Amino acid sequence: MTATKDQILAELAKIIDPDLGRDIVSLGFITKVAECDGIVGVTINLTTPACPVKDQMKAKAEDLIRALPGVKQVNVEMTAEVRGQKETRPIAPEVKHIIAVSSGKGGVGKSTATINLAVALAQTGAKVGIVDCDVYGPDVPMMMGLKGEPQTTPDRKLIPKERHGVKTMSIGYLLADEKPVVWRGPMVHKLIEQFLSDVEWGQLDYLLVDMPPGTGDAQLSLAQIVPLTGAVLVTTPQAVSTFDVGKAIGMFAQVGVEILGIVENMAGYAVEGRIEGAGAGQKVSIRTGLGNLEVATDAEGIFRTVVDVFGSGGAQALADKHGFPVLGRIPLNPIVRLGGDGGDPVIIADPDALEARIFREIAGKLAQRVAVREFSELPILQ
Ligand SMILES: Nc1ncnc2c1ncn2[C@@H]1O[C@H](COP(=O)(O)OP(=O)(O)OP(=O)(O)O)[C@@H](O)[C@H]1O
Repeated sequence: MTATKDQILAELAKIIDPDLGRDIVSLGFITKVAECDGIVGVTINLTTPACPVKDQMKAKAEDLIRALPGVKQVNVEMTAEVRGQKETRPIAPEVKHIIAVSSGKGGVGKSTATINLAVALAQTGAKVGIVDCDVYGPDVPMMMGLKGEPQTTPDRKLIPKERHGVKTMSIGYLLADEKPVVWRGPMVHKLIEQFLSDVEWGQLDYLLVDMPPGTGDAQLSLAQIVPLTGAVLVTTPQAVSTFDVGKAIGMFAQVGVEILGIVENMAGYAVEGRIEGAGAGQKVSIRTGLGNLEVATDAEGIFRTVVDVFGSGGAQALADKHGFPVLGRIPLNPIVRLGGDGGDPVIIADPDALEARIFREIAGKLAQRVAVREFSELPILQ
């Protein structure tokens, strides 16, 4: 006796997508079930290639099907297809999700976050682009190691410049170096419109928009020009930055843009050292400028602590107040800056670094949030 398709589907229906809270059969994730002489082939099509529980789901499906009578071999293939926005959008219709990356205050690491998240999403297999609308400091070209004027198609559309698997368009490609430009509101509006409609983006799963800092015209323009999937906020932990982000939250609420989550950057500086010959428990006093920190060595004489240079807990407080998640906290570390300055973001230059790992986790959480938003209006199948 061999397992029937119905039996296989009944087993797969025991797998619940943790974010959507429903089983993967009723969600329509099973795109293929085949059985022949005890060999079972199944394809599970997830909502994003960046799904953090992909491997667990695959293992669970294999275990469940293997336990059915007559099954000798199981092949579970995991695929992914980012489901698009429900709104039909005349501008950039081939782009499934447009996500603003915004900060209340300048210099908090908005461009750094945009680039590392975009590369992290692309590394999972998603099609990703970045629009750099930060007219006051278009850092994307330098941080992505790209420069020069973009080429155009025969119908005069700009061709995005591509590196690390991410398509980019930046005002920085179009401005002569060092030449100051005074940007007025209508000019910024026009630029955003052009970057969305006159650039040959092709099919994209996620287009991240690096916004100018602040809560001004640019954010309003973007929300008016295209329906956004949502916004990601970047802040440093201290009160003045989180205060400015509070204003950004109010502005996005006014124009009906959902906050997908907040990234706390420069969240503590990791201090680590070793005292030659010391065993466990030797006390070390570290002078930090925020007072002395007392730590103790471990068995190898190593001590570690985090200095909260910019304070702590600001993002969590905002998240608790407004009901969106903290997507992650990136420590302050020169390797993040060096990656940005050198054109190879830390996620490429130092993929095993803690900061790179955190950026990958944040990208996974962001993709999940987008998928949940997309599925939130699905009818419940019984
Ligand atoms: N976690 C970090 N650790 C160390 N340096 C960082 C970190 N995050 C960002 N930086 C550095 O801080 C500087 C400002 O970052 P970035 O340009 O990303 O900020 P921004 O918010 O986009 O700024 P702007 O307001 O100019 O657009 C850059 O030199 C960047 O490399």
